[in-house]
Amino acid sequence: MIDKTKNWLPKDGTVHYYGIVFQHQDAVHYLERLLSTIAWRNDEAVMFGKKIVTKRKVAWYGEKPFEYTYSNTTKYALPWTKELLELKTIVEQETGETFNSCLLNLYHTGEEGMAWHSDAETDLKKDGAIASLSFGAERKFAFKHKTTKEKIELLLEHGSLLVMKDTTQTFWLHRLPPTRLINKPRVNLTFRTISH
Ligand SMILES: O=C(O)CCC(=O)C(=O)O
Ligand SMILES: [Fe+2]
Repeated sequence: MIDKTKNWLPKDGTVHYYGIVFQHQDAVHYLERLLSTIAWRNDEAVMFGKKIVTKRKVAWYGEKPFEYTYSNTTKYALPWTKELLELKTIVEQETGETFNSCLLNLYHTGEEGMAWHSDAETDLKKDGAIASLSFGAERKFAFKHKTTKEKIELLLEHGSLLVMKDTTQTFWLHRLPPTRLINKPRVNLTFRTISH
């Protein structure tokens, strides 16, 4: 059995891995529904002063049309879909936290990932919990301490839930490393709290 109360970080933050929180058939259902109903679009980012379009797709939903700046581009949150509201309710019940927005990422294959970063956008509630649901291909996820460079790695399974909270974003970076070994899609949802 997985210990949901274990803190995967040795210091300066809190990461809980709840493991798989959906029955297999429900996870398959949500993966299909998310792939077909979410308004996926390619993310634009500014790197070294140049505008690049990422292969990974993204979408941004919330309870209000929040303006959200991510990778130097501004987006307006779309209204919750039926599935997103169901998932938000499940995540809120599991974690005891509340959320008002969700950033979704679609990685078509293992060659798409996300580089080291922390989720510390100005409108994000400081030290608020971020709940991360994963569907589809199982991928590695890593944390690196900003000063000591300590590394922690875990596997995000199909239908699993991970929570990052407290000072995690202040002291740790995280990333989704690319891999050539996976050729199936993965959808990730990070439920967040935008403060206004
Ligand atoms: O895909 C993931 O598991 C992580 C996504 C992430 O870190 C983000 O959207 O900020
Ligand atoms: Fe992140």
